[in-house]
Amino acid sequence: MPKRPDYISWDEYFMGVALLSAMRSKDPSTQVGACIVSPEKRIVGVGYNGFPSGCNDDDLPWEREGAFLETKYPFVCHAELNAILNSSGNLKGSSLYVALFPCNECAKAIIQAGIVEIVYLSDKYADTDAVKASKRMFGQAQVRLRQITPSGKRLVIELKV
Ligand SMILES: Nc1ccn([C@H]2C[C@H](O)[C@@H](COP(=O)(O)O)O2)c(=O)n1
Ligand SMILES: [Zn+2]
Repeated sequence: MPKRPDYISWDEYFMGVALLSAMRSKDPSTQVGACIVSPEKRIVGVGYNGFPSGCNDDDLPWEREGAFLETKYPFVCHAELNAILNSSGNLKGSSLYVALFPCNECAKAIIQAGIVEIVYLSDKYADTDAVKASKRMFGQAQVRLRQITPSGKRLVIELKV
């Protein structure tokens, strides 16, 4: 019997894991997931945006606007940082799949961890200083940037066999 022809590609698989991880996020406006992949194509870390462990999801604010301390921004841990912190072992030479282009704070951690490639879907915050700084650092550190064109393909997961 020939092999099944309609299996998903590596990019679809790893971005799919990143998008599935994003579904764990409690952020009401933007859910981001990240998946770190070793040079041997093993998943070595996953994460999504959320408040740090032990911090109450219901006590901290999810607002986007208002006084800084009344918004989510000082408290939320980004998907990329969580994926690095959740990872097991050495990330040198690995690739990071993430739905949304990394900010400058995550870029520092990504570079220091030895990640050499960012594969992303959206760059919707490209005009922000955070993303401009991030791209400047990635350029200097020779981190490869690869945007996947959304194919619109639907990866359906049914919780049954
Ligand atoms: N690369 C990124 C960018 C953003 N996030 C997180 C941080 C927030 O929880 C949310 C963005 O919220 P918005 O300003 O769009 O309401 O996404 C991340 O994890 N990774
Ligand atoms: Zn970030």
